[in-house]
Amino acid sequence: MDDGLAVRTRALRKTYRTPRGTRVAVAGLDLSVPAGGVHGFLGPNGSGKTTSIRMLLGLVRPDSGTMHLYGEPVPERLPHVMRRIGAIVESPKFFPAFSGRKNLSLLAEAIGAPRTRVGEVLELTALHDRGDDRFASYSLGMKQRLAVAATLLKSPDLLIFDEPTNGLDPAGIREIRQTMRDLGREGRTVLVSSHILAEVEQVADTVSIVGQGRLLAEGRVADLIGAQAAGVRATVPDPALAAAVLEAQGLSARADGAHLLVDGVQDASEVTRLLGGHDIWVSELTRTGQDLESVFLELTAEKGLEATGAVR
Ligand SMILES: Nc1ncnc2c1ncn2[C@@H]1O[C@H](COP(=O)(O)OP(=O)(O)OP(=O)(O)O)[C@@H](O)[C@H]1O
Repeated sequence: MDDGLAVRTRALRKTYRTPRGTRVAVAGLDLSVPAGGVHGFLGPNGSGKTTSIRMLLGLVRPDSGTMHLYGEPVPERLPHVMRRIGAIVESPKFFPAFSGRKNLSLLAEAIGAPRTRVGEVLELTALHDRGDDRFASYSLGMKQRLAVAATLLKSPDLLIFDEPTNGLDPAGIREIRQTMRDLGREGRTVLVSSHILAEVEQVADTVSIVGQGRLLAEGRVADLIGAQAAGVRATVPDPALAAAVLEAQGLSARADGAHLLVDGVQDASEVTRLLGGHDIWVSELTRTGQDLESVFLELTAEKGLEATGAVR
C-alpha cells in the first residue's frame, strides 16, 4: 500500500487492565501522517499519544485495529521498516566522560553508519561547536539534541518525538524546535507529540488533534485555525459609529473600548473599503484568528468530551 503516508492507523484500540477495571487508552484512532514535514500529534495528557506511539514501535500490543509505516503493516513488518524509523522516546545512555563526537562515533560503528555521518548529525543538531566537549558538561537541551543526533546516524525517514521539550528551558525548547523544523525542511517526516498547543502551532505543517484516544480533527495548522471564524480588530476614531456602518452592510461588528471588532471576515481589506466609503479611516488593523487552543476547546465541546486539564 502506497498512500503517501508515513504513518497510518485505523480503528486502533488499546485498553489497559487496572486494579479498578479496564481503562481505554486508545479508542479507535485513525491517524494519517503525510510523508515529509512536521506533523503535530496533539492532545491533552492521558489522551493516548504515548500509547499510540508505543504501539507503532512494537512496544505495546494493540487490542485491535491496523497500523502501517510507509505502507508496511506493523508490527508484522517492523523488523523490515524499522531501519527507516528513529524514535526519541527515551534518552539513550551516553558515556559522560567522552565527548559528544566520541559517543556518536562509537554508536556509528556499532550500527555500521559511515564515520562522516557523525559530523553531519552534529551539524544538523547545532552541536558542532560543542561536539568535542565532554557529554557530562552538556546542558539538558544539548543532551536531548545529542539523542536526536544519535537517532539521525542511520538517516531515518521518519522521526518520532514524544513530548520532546519536557523539562527543557526556553533556550533548549527553541533549539529542539529548530532542529525539528530543519529535519522537516530536509524532507524527513517528523511526528511530534505534545499537549502544548502553542508549541505544535510553531513547528508543525500539519496536525492531528486527539482527545480520549480518538481523532478530533486533522489538517494543516493554518486551515484548522483559519476554519474557525476569523476576525479583525481595527483602530478607528469612533468605533461605535464604524460598527453601525458595518452592521448596516450586513457584517457582525461591535465597539470594544477604543477598538472596532469585526467577526467572520476572511478578507480584512473589505473592512477598510467599507469604512473608507463612509469617510472612516482605519489607522491600525490586526487579524484576530483563533489559535489552536481555542480550536481544541471547541472540538472537545463539540464532541461532548471532557477538556479539563487539556491545554496550557
Ligand atoms: N501501562 C499502563 N497501565 C494502565 N494504564 C495506562 C498505562 N499506560 C497508560 N495508561 C493510561 O492510558 C491513558 C493514555 O495514556 P498515554 O500515556 O498514552 O496518554 P498521553 O496522551 O501520552 O498522555 P501524556 O501526555 O500524559 O503522556 C491514560 O489514562 C493512562 O493513565
